[in-house]
This record gives sequence, structure tokens and C-alpha cells, in this order.
Amino acid sequence: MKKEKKFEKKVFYKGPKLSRNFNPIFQEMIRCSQSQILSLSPKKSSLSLLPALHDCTQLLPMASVAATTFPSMARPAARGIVAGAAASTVPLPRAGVASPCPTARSLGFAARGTDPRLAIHVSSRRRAASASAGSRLARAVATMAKKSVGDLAAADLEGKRVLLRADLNVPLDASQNITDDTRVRAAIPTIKHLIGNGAKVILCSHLGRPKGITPKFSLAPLVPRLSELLGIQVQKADDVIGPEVEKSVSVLPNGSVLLLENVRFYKEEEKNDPEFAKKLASLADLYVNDAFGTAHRAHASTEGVTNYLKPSVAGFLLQKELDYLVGAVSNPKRPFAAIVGGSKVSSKIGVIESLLEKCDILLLGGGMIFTFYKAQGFPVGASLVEDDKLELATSLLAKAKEKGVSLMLPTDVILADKFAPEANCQVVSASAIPDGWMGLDIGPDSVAAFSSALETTQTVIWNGPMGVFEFEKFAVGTEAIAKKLAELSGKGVTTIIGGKDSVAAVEKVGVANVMSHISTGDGASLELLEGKELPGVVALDEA
Ligand SMILES: Nc1ncnc2c1ncn2[C@@H]1O[C@H](COP(=O)(O)OP(=O)(O)O)[C@@H](O)[C@H]1O
Ligand SMILES: O=C(OP(=O)(O)O)[C@H](O)COP(=O)(O)O
Repeated sequence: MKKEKKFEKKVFYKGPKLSRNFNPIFQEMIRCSQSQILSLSPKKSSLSLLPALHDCTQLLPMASVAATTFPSMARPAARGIVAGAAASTVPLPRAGVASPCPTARSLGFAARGTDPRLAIHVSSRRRAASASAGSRLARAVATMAKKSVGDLAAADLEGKRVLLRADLNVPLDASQNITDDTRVRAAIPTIKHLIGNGAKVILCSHLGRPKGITPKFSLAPLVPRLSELLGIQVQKADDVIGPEVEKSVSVLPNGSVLLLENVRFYKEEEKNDPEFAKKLASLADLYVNDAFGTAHRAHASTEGVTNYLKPSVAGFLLQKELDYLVGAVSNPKRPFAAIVGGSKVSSKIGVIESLLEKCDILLLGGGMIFTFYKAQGFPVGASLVEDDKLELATSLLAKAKEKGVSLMLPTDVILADKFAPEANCQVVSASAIPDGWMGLDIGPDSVAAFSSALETTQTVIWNGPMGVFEFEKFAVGTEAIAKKLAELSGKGVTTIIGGKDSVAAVEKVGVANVMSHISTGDGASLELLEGKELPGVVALDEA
């Protein structure tokens, strides 16, 4: 009795004997948990005294109760990062006055200050990680500790030709206007740093996936916006390598920028052809990679050139992406929650498995939840299900239990009678999906439970929408999560958004600018979250 007094919330259960398949009963019970009775002991381990309830730690109700009832479930904050260490951002020289940006998306650079632990150099992370040597985590962090452009002294840059790989792969409309300039703005801090220190910047990127020289994939439409943001006229080359480009480079004044043509106009780029990489590298004295969105590609301009250019260092954007997607995720302020959604469990297996090693709470939404329901014997109607992943879903639930992670599945869902924006809809318990109906969003009880679990956290990473947010009727769950994360950001919680659709959702809701970090790479961020090393990062000089 004494122990129980320590906890704010006490829930009791009185009802039929619970079996391994009691989930529907339990979910329903928790939905009205004020009046239900469940006897829980405060220590997680003692839940095993009630084997059936122990199984419940895999489900939303128990996890939600645990999050508020058992603060001891939260793991102690990871140590090893020195608070207040030198910031990796550097004062930017005034190369001109940047114009206001046409899009609202935040790059999150300003938000660094909200989490002083992140305002450190990547190498500090490596030292911290080495302190706990031996763990997979430590190795993953260490391999991402790369030399930064901020480590180069002014003398290293003055008058030097710098090959800067950026990801300027932006969407263009039919008239070749940039419809989202986020990636252009994200590239600016590094370019400004280089030209402010008297370097000659040879800027290189791909755009789209051209097969050979394709005028509609020219980088020419980037020149006006780059020039506007930098406050200097950016020069444009009509080729990537060759005598004409060499001539343009030879007359570049210090502190200027030459934009090369789309590097994918050469098939050798994607083949990582050594001869092509050598020719590209021969234009410059040193190399900076700031193309986070393309860092998962081992291409000539992201990987090959590093064999011919020293130093090869990370730009500020690449560094910030690694700070959050590797640093903050590997050494999170706890409790650490991961929210994973999207369409299929098959495309998120790696992310879920990797995050289960690190997080305290895992919230699942999107189309993948129906595979988990079916694996537990629930009817799923016409919902999206991957029948060949039922065993996987069961094993992920078991793994969460084994790791002591509170894995929460939605307890209610919004159903549609067809996959269409104007579909009829109804809210039902997750265990009661009728034939012919499909779940397209999480329900209001789930939103409330997820929000209450998130309330306890200090770090949250989100990848994948909670429902078919492209249809207004089924965007509520996703938008509610976006708003909740915005609210938490305001309270100092580190919020990291990866995945094209989650990023689109926070932008749609208008809260992107308050998040700690919005990733500029969909595939690259997914690979990082899966625990993979990115070739474009691995190839850079060690810090
Ligand atoms: N319940 C659902 N049923 C079918 N599709 C869904 C459901 N929930 C979300 N989706 C779809 O999942 C897609 C995003 O999935 P995915 O590509 O895996 O995520 P991300 O882009 O964040 O990586 C969205 O287009 C969304 O409509
Ligand atoms: O937009 C990109 O990737 P993303 O869509 O995964 O964010 C990058 O520019 C990489 O492009 P690619 O997937 O054609 O190699």
C-alpha cells in the first residue's frame, strides 16, 4: 500500500480471468479506466506476477498507464555529453542580406539553443561515445564523427577552390519555378561561411533523376534564388567537368560561387566512376559535403571525390542532421519516445527494430497497425494488412516487451467504407473493425492516450503519418500529433521530424518552425534511423 501512494494514478481491474487473448477486453477497459479496476504494482518487474497483464505492456492501455504511473520505467538520462561545450555553429560573415524566404519551413538552426547538449561539435560526441566503448551505439556514433568545415581555419580557405556538394534537388513547377526552396536555404550557411573566408566555391548538385542531358533537369533555375539568398551573383557553368569548366574556375575571384550543371547528366556520377570522380575533384583543392539528402548514395560527387581531395569535410547542414538523427537519438534526454507511422510495416522494420534498442516509448500508427492487430487475432476488415508480416509483428511486440519499451498501439480507429476523401466514416474500437471497412486514421481516444504518453517525454522522434492525412477526413490524428509535438517543443522537449509525409504534415499545420529539427532527407534520414552508415558521411575525414 505504501508503494502505491507514490503514484499519481492507480488503476484496478475486476473482471473475467485474463488470457493471452484478452486485449479487446483490456483495451475497452482502459478506455473507461476511471471506473475500472486493475491491480498494478509500481515496479515493472513485478508485473510478471500477473502474466496476462505483463503481456499488456505491449499495448496502448498499459503503456499509457505505465507512462503516467511508473516514472521508474523511464530510463535514467544518458551521460557522456558535456553540456555547454563549444557550439559547432560559427558566426556567419555578411556576404549580403538574405531575402525573406517564400516558404515557411524552418530549418531548425535557431532551435539548437533549446537543447544545449546538441550545441556541441561532432567530435565531442565521439569522445563521449568512446567512453562507453564496445556498444553498438558507441560505434555508430563514433563512425559519424567527422571533421567539419567549421574546423578549417580562415587560412585553410582563403583563395582555395572548394568543391561543395549540396542537395539542391528541389521541386520545380511546369514553368521551372522552385515550389519549395527549403534545400536551397539549408545550403546557405555553409556557402556563406566559405565565401566569407575567401574561398572559391564550386557548387555541385543533382536535380531529379535524368537519363543523360535533359534540359528540364538543368540547375539553371537555382541561380536566381541562390544569388538572392547569398547577396552575390552566382555564376553558372554549362557543364560539370571539362576545359570550359576549368576555364571558369581559373578566373573565379575569392569569395565567389560557380554552380556546376546537374552532375547526374553524366551517367558516371551514379556509377561512382573513379575517372569521373577524379576529373571532378581536379577542379578543386578541398571538398565539403553538405548534401545530407544524398548522403545515402555512394556516387562520384558524394563518395568518389573524397579519394582525391584532402581535406574532405562535412558542411553545417550535414553536421546538424547527424547531431539530431544520430546524436540526439543515440544519447537522448529521457524519456525518449519514437512515433512511427506510414503505410506498411515492411518499409519501417529497420527503423522500428533500431528504435526499440534506444527508446522508452514507441507509438505506432498508420497503415502498419492493422498487421499488428491481425497478428493478435483482431478482425481488420478491409484495412491494409501485410499477411506475410504477421509473425514479424508478433516478434516486434515480443522484442518491445523484452527491452522494456512501452509499445503503444491505437485503441480506436477511424474507419472508411472506401479509400476516398469523401468516404463515409465511423470511429470504432481497434478490436471491432467490421467487414468491408478500412482503418484510415487513429481515433480520438488514441490521440488522447498518445498525447498523454508524449507529455512525459524529453525527446521525441517522428517518422510517418498516423493515417491517410492526404484526405481531410483522415488527417486528424496526424495533425493532432504535429500540434502536440509543437506544444512539447515549446516546453523544451527535443522534437525531431523525419520522413517526407511527417514533414509535410507539420508544415501543413504550420508548426514546422518550432520543431528542434526537420530533416531535409527522406531516404537518408530513414537509413540513419535504421542504424545504417551513410557512404557520403563515412568517406569524410575523421574529426
Ligand atoms: N491507415 C492507412 N491505410 C493506408 N495508407 C495509410 C494509412 N495511414 C497512412 N497511410 C499512408 O502512408 C503513406 C506514408 O507512408 P510512408 O511512405 O511509409 O511514410 P513516410 O513518407 O513518412 O516515410 C501516406 O501516403 C499515407 O496516406
Ligand atoms: O530527394 C532526395 O531524396 P529523398 O526523396 O529521399 O529525400 C535526394 O535528393 C536523393 O535523390 P535520389 O533519391 O534521386 O538519389
